[in-house]
Amino acid sequence: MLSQPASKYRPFAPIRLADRAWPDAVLTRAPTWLSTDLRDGNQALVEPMDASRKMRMYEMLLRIGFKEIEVGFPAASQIEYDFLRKLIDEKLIPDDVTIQVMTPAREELIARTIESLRGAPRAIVHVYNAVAPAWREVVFGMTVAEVMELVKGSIEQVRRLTDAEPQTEWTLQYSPETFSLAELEVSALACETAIAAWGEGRPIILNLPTTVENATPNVFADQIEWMCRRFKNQPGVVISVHPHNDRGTGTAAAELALMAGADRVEGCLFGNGERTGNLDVVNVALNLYTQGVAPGLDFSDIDAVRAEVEYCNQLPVSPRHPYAGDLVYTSFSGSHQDAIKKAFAARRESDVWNIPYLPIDPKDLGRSYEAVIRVNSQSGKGGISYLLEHEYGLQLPRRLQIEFSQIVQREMDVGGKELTAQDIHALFERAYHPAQDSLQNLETQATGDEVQVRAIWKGQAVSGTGNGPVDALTQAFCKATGCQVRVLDYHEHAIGSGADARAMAYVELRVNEERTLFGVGMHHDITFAALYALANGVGRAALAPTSQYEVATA
Ligand SMILES: CC(=O)SCCNC(=O)CCNC(=O)[C@H](O)C(C)(C)COP(=O)(O)OP(=O)(O)OC[C@H]1O[C@@H](n2cnc3c(N)ncnc32)[C@H](O)[C@@H]1OP(=O)(O)O
Ligand SMILES: CC(C)C(=O)C(=O)O
Repeated sequence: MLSQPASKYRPFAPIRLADRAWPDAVLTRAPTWLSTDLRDGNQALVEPMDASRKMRMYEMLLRIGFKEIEVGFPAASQIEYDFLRKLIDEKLIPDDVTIQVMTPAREELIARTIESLRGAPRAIVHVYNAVAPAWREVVFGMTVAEVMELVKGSIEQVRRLTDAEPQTEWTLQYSPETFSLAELEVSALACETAIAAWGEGRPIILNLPTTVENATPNVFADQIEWMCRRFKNQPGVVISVHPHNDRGTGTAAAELALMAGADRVEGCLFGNGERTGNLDVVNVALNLYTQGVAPGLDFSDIDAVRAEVEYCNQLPVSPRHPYAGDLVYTSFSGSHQDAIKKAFAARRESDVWNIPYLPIDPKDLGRSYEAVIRVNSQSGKGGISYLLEHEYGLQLPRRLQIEFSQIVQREMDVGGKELTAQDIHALFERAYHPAQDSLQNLETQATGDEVQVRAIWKGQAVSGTGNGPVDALTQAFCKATGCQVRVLDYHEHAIGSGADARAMAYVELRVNEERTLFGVGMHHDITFAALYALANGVGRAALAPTSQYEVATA
């Protein structure tokens, strides 16, 4: 790389737009969407779609709800031409959908394109030619006046040919290609030339691309506001934008352009397209959705859409891709997990969505909460206990969460890998043996204010009396082990329901006033669950005083 890049690269000149209004605009409705997956997306594929992939993509675009679809470049190849003919001949275009096709401003290609549309109920003919200086000079070798002649001649030809097919409802789309790199006055002149050649007042879409994204998105917004001031109120004119993503700001460019007055957005699903891709329509649509604006496109099964796009394009969608990637609703890090867990616990169904780190409810897109929290060495107690609660119904009390997370952390330090909910549950069972039958011949008997407990524990008869069963068994253990055992805290909850319902009990014990640890018990009977929890806790303390599973507290 150069130490002085200014010797090779020039910054884009800002637009001197007085009183720009777009920074204060708020988006309150969805634009008209045009999918160019079958054209701009397709032309950028290593292997362009065959007829069957094209049809699958087309059918999916209809299911999503696109009302305008650029179905191809019929003069480019027989596959493209035949696909278009199939849609028309087999009447596969719904009444509320308009197809669009593209052609360069070249006579023979325009003729072939209009011919390919014969019999279509409605169609948008999309003519483009580059207008920026480098293209004028290097690609076409034309002056501005010659470029305008090209526009005029091409659009007049389109008009002549389409006038001869009155059974079709025609709209012209004119794209001054390379708009964002061109002088605004030249782009405007090209658009005025196109409008005049097509006929003032007839339906025309002025489609303004960042063919190659070259500046910060605010510059594009200025360019769009400038064009809107000039053209938006003219009869028949729709202002459309077609952002690419070379600087990684295609979404921002589209959103700011909408704020600046654009009515329509062209793009591809998940941002497929030339180089770094076209604007990702899913991204813009779902950004609107998270602001409470209905996008008019249905992504309620986003994984199915992604799978179909990956099949048709033969390209993967990144695990980090906004809204659709495998990992985008997943938190590994402890503080994120903690916040998500607390917010889910506090949330009522009717609440406005306000879950930290989750800008959208994954369920709205057909994703489950299962993958929201995953545990690795960056995780903490919040994530671990979230998984145990969501997958196994275990509601660990806070201090047990702390104790158990250290056990998990040690396991992670050894393995260094992610632990699934299943792994964590297995570890919990190994550490606490909640279902262990640690007391045999257990009997409790209440006399007046007192309860007596008798049992066989580790082959030895134990018995004690107290003000309740837990207190009585605690006394029994003190006698049997010679240790001092105190119950500091006790929690219980049910898991499951009906005949399968079981009680979970968690007791926090203080042993010999020097160690604190938990015991966990599970039983159909709530009292037995509590007594098992106590026995399991004492067992952990007595059997494995230096065990890795025991946590000494000061
Ligand atoms: C930004 C965009 O996405 S624009 C869309 C681009 N998409 C595609 O190109 C996909 C389909 N394209 C094709 O199949 C072919 O390129 C065709 C059929 C259109 C043309 O093929 P060819 O005639 O072999 O020409 P080629 O591909 O080399 O195109 C370059 C020629 O077209 C001219 N040209 C390029 N764009 C345009 C345009 N918009 N209007 C008029 N002429 C154009 C070039 O100046 C060049 O002309 P020259 O040969 O006289 O120097
Ligand atoms: C709108 C057309 C010409 C296009 O694909 C582009 O400029 O990127």
